[in-house]
Amino acid sequence: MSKNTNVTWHESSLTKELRRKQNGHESTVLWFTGLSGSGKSTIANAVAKELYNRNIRSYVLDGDNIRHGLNKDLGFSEEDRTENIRRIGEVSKLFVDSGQFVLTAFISPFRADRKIVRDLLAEGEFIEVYIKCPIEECEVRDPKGLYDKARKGIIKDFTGIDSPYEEPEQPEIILESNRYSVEECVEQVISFLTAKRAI
Ligand SMILES: Nc1ncnc2c1ncn2[C@@H]1O[C@H](COP(=O)(O)OS(=O)(=O)O)[C@@H](OP(=O)(O)O)[C@H]1O
Ligand SMILES: Nc1ncnc2c1ncn2[C@@H]1O[C@H](COP(=O)(O)OP(=O)(O)O)[C@@H](O)[C@H]1O
Repeated sequence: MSKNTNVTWHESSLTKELRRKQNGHESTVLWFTGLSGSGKSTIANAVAKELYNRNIRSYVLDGDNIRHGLNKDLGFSEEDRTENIRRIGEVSKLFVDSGQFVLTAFISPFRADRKIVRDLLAEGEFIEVYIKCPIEECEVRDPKGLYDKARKGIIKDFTGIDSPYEEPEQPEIILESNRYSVEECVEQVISFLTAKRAI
């Protein structure tokens, strides 16, 4: 619901297409989703590094980092997670407009929220990357000790424990991070972008 009534959209003569042409590549969102510890940050940053090595402009938006700044007013209730993803969807759209790839690493547990972001973008601009990893494996990895705290009841509403995660139904890419190495997962993403002629 918008509170703004007296605002007018200002068109820019520098279009998304011109910015893409200058950069020499497409711009899309690579929307990484998955449980905590599934590998979203690790793989998103590794893909960004590979893109950088190929002179392709990209930027990573990471849940933990964004919650230190832009979204530090949000917690982990359903409403706050939805608002978190809504804002990141809008920011992602700006990155796409600027002619860059944006890699987002948010649990984004709700299908409806991810669909809202998909619908915000043009056809083909939203690439959903599902990091599929069994919760048992995420719990063994537990890179931040959060599963341990959640099991002990120190953290409430923890995704996969006492807060739901809705698996993507038709993601563009599935990365099984318990079966393939980080390098193999990166290769899978790069192959997808190459086949799409996005890079
Ligand atoms: N209750 C609860 N549930 C899930 N995660 C929690 C929680 N509390 C803190 N954390 C830490 O916050 C990171 C997830 O933030 P996100 O912005 O990605 O979450 S969400 O998309 O809004 O659901 C998540 O980061 P990742 O482990 O990288 O996924 C955790 O470090
Ligand atoms: N194939 C893999 N892909 C991604 N991460 C992996 C893989 N195998 C092991 N890991 C480890 O799993 C952990 C994933 O943590 P992280 O990237 O922070 O996940 P998330 O951002 O989803 O919470 C890291 O410690 C990483 O080294």
